[in-house]
Amino acid sequence: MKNLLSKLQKKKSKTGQENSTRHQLTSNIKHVLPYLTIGETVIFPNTIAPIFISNQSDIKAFESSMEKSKNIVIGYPIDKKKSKSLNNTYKTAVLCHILQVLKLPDGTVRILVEGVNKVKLSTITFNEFYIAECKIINNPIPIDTKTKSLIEVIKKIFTEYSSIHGKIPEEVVTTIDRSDTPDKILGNICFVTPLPYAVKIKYFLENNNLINLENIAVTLKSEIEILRLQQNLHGRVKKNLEKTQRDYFLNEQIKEINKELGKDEDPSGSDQLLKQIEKLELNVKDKEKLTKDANRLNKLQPMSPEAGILRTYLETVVELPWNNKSEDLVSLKKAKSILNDEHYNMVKAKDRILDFIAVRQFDVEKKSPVLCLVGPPGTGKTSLGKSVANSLGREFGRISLGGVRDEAEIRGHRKTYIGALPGKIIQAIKKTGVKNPVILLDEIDKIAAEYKGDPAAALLEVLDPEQNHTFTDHYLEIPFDLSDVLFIATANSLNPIPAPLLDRMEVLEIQGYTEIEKTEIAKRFIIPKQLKTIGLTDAQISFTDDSLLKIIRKFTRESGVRNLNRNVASVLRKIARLKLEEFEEGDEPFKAEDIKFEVTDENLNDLLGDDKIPDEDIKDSTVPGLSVGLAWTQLGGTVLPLEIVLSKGKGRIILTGQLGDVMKESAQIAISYVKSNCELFGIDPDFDKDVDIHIHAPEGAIKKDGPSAGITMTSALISAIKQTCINKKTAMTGEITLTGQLLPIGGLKEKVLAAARNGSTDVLIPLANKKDIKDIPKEITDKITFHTHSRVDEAIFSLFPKGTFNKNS
Ligand SMILES: Nc1ncnc2c1ncn2[C@@H]1O[C@H](COP(=O)(O)OP(=O)(O)OP(=O)(O)O)[C@@H](O)[C@H]1O
Repeated sequence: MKNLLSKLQKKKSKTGQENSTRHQLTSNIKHVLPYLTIGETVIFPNTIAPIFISNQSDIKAFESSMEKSKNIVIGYPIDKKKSKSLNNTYKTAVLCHILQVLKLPDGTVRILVEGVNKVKLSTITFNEFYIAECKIINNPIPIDTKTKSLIEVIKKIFTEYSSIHGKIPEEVVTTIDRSDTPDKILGNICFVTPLPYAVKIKYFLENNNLINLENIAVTLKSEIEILRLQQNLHGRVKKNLEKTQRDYFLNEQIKEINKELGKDEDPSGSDQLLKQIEKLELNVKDKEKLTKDANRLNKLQPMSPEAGILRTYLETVVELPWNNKSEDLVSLKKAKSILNDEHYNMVKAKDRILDFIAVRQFDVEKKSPVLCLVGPPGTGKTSLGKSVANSLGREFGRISLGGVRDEAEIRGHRKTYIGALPGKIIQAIKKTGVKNPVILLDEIDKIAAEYKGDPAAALLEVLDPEQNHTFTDHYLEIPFDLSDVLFIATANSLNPIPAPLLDRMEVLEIQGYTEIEKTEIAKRFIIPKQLKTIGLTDAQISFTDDSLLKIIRKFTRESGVRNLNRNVASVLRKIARLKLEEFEEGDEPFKAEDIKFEVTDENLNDLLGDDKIPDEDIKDSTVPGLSVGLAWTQLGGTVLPLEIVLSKGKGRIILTGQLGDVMKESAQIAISYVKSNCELFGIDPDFDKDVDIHIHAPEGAIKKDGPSAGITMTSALISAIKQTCINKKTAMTGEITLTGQLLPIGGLKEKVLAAARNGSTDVLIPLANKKDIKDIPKEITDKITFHTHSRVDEAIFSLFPKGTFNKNS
């Protein structure tokens, strides 16, 4: 049809003059012509289009036209379903000339018409067929350059449209390309594009060519976009459909083959998973999601990587204890006896834990804070956490947070990653098999933030009672309720813990042990445990108190009992080996019961080798410029000797030995304090002229910081200036101010324990810390003389030998 059209268009353009005169009608007079309406095609003047008529009255109208001028008026209904009355017809119609007629066998007539002019309808009457009275609308608008260029633009857009469309015949493209009037271009485009009738009519009724051309350009552009979108979608749908179909058929085939071979009928495992999902007590939405995933798994090829990922995911999800809870033991008495059985002393800590357990029992909303056990290594924080689980009758899980840098380690990786896993929290819960375990977040102070996200931020959600009932692990994709989990954190120091995280925790300090406490822990817990691991009893190997004290003093230097534990284990291994070595071939079979050994302070070196710690850590021999401070580090309390030398120089202050910023400030304060009190201490005010002051803290590998070294710096500086020694058995701690006050410090017990370990006999502390002495075990305070001062000058006078400061001393 469109082929014929273009031929006719060509023919017409050759004989245009003759034809136009043939059916030219005069304007301004009324014409009475046969009339019919069409409802889909809109014929513009100067365009050719076929119409089909089957209605008897329309056929009569056509026959009447053929008998006369071959002219016919074609009108456009406002509502296609209603009558052809004037009211239901647009007043502008088109006068057409009939070019060709073809009667089809079914009685339908196909007429090829050419639009001649737009006409204004005035009446429509009916007598066997419709007759219209109309006037020619004569508005020959001149074609200006703007219109011409718009026509060119539209032609280009149409070429693009036809190339994307792909099915528009070449002849039509050529016809449009040859269209040189707005009517022709509009008419032809409306004829070949699937524009709605309402849009075509809008163009037909609009007499302003420029508006019409601009609108058709926009319409064509949007048609192009629609086509592109359709093609894109079509491509994707096709691809998807092909893959799904292929997978489905392959899956079905595999099932068939397996059936014949008598193998598993559920190769993807989806049926089994569906049954398991059905049993989970989840909310409807989450269950639907899992069911959908299991159904998808069923359609995938069982051996495909995608199926592998999905199966592992679903298996992980169904194995989680969504509603599996253990019963809590509610007896506080029992809890107390379990805590006492498993840990020596720790009275304060156990007491706080029992309070905490009691409060949890009444805490229906589960909003009690998380417990954070803080203290030096090896003081039993981890094992105390385990005891809390035992005393509550709950399962226990431990997550080591040391070195965790990536948020995904807490919250999991999205399952699409290769080798993706849930985060540590969900893994720990899965391991315990219940949703209300005690989970120990070990070394919470060792997490580190990195570019991959801040694990502390993820932990905030885990520990927040307001949020943790909908904790979403990236791998799981559905929320898991953590509100029943009892979290306990451990840390060596509170400083590195981000403030918002610390805010969610209740801090419980676990302190270092005295030698006597360590000996007791060794006798009651460490030795029996270690003996058990090698299958012996205390009837076979025993330790004298002196041997244990020797291990503590000469082989360990720690606040906790970790190294003590290690050394006891080494002793036992050594004894077992020595006994086996005594055994010779041919002897009676070796029996463990035959071992009899007592570890004493005399034979200890045979088993453990030479002492690791020299006899007296702090030697009696003293030098000017040396002062023994006490510091609190992550490893507990420690002695911190400080050395100061003055040498010829340019007044520089040199600090070495990994001193932190606060320590550096303490050094500045000490120098300023001494300078401003020269007279008081009998020091030359120009003592720092032409000299460099070098301050050094030995054991440079350990980072030291904090303000409590103020008094140590000051005393070492005065000692260096005055070339007078300070008693090395006196250890000291205290922050100083420029005006000479001695301010209180923290961690006194740990510091004094360290001083005692190192053989100090005297400890100088700020007066404000006097009240803390009562927390230090008596066996330590009995051995140490405390000197308390509120002012730096008093402290300095007490540290140096009489006569050092002349009249002031
Ligand atoms: N008071 C105590 N009574 C009995 N055993 C103890 C006591 N304190 C520590 N231990 C034992 O010492 C060993 C080390 O303790 P644990 O691992 O719990 O230390 P920690 O404080 O968690 O150390 P870290 O800070 O390095 O994690 C354990 O075997 C523990 O049972």
